[in-house]
Amino acid sequence: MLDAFSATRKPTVLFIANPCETSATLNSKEFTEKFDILRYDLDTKEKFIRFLEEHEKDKITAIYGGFPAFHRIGGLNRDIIEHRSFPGNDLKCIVLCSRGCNGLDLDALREHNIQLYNYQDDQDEGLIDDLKLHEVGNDVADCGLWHILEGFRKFSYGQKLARETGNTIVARTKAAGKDGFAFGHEVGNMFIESPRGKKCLILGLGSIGKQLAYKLQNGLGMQIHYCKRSEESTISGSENWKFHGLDDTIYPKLHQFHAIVITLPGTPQTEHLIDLKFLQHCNSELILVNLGRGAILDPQAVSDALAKGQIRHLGVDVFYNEPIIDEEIKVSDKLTSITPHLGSATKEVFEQSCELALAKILRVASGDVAEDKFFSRIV
Ligand SMILES: NC(=O)c1ccc[n+]([C@@H]2O[C@H](COP(=O)([O-])OP(=O)(O)OC[C@H]3O[C@@H](n4cnc5c(N)ncnc54)[C@H](O)[C@@H]3O)[C@@H](O)[C@H]2O)c1
Repeated sequence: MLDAFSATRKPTVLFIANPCETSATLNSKEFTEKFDILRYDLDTKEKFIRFLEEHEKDKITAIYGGFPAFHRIGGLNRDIIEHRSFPGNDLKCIVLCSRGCNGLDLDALREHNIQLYNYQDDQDEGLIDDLKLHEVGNDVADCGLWHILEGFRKFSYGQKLARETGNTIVARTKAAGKDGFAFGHEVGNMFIESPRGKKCLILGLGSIGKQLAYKLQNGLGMQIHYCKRSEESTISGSENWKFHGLDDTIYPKLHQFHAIVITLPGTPQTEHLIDLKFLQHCNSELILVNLGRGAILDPQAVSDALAKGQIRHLGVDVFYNEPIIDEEIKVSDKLTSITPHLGSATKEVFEQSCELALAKILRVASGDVAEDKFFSRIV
């Protein structure tokens, strides 16, 4: 039975990640009048349960998961969702700032009528003013563009040598690995090349893949080929992007590509897609960039190919043993470029994802819309 104290309490929003503190929604009269706020820094599952026990009287109506969501405690599994201290009766929704929702037991959430939302910006759901469409796709694509350019031009390696030597001529000579004047177009036995006119295969032409295709075509002058589940209908004839099925018919075509970029999700179908067989069909000048998930690459096959000089460059933003960066990739500064999973890490994404997440909490708490029409609703 509710005591008088809890009956008069406002609904509470539990933040397990820091929001954007300057968020207009967070600081709005509507939000501050409607909700109490609780903050909790996740540590272990046991400590989280204890925290929930201590806050049983708070009417936790929404959880703001931010980007890390529940990863630090190994996910949000049925054990936690069905624990007697989990706010099952009050909790209406969990909102995430990331696109992925791995590690959350979707069936258990569904059974307990807890709505789950992730970040989506490819459609305007009418939640916030001035939505910047395709913000994540655009920003992750910038990261991909950098890795591809690195693969052709090896600028970071040149930068490293320039810092070490403090002399442009010595840096170029060192890169070439020979005595005498070096123009800079050689790195060991590899030629620095222009990406212009070369073919790039994008595996997974979704939100990120499409933005990357525009940048590679219009920025670097590359020819675009792509694989996805079915041919993309929204591409205009002038773009001239070529579709290929992602099945056995792809192998004999792989040799023509100078760059292959992965913007696929990590699923059982994509796990170890880039394996020995795939790499054996690729061009030895291949620039391979992974922006999707680490497990899409078979790590042994990729590190063997790098060691044997069977690929020109590996660019990665996601890692097999993430957050650990595999040793072979870490030490190989001439053949690899690495970014620590920061494809979407911009102020714009941080701010917009927070506004969208808080707007969803307001909408769900108000209960005045048929939430299931939302593109960003997962459960
Ligand atoms: N590096 C980063 O910072 C970052 C940020 C966001 C997302 N990601 C990763 O990138 C992935 C893609 O993101 P998105 O927003 O472009 O997703 P999306 O859903 O818009 O696009 C995914 C594309 O992959 C295709 N696809 C999926 N499985 C396939 C299969 N088995 N065969 C052929 N095509 C297949 C889909 O048809 C779609 O075109 C995410 O799932 C996530 O893993 C990385």
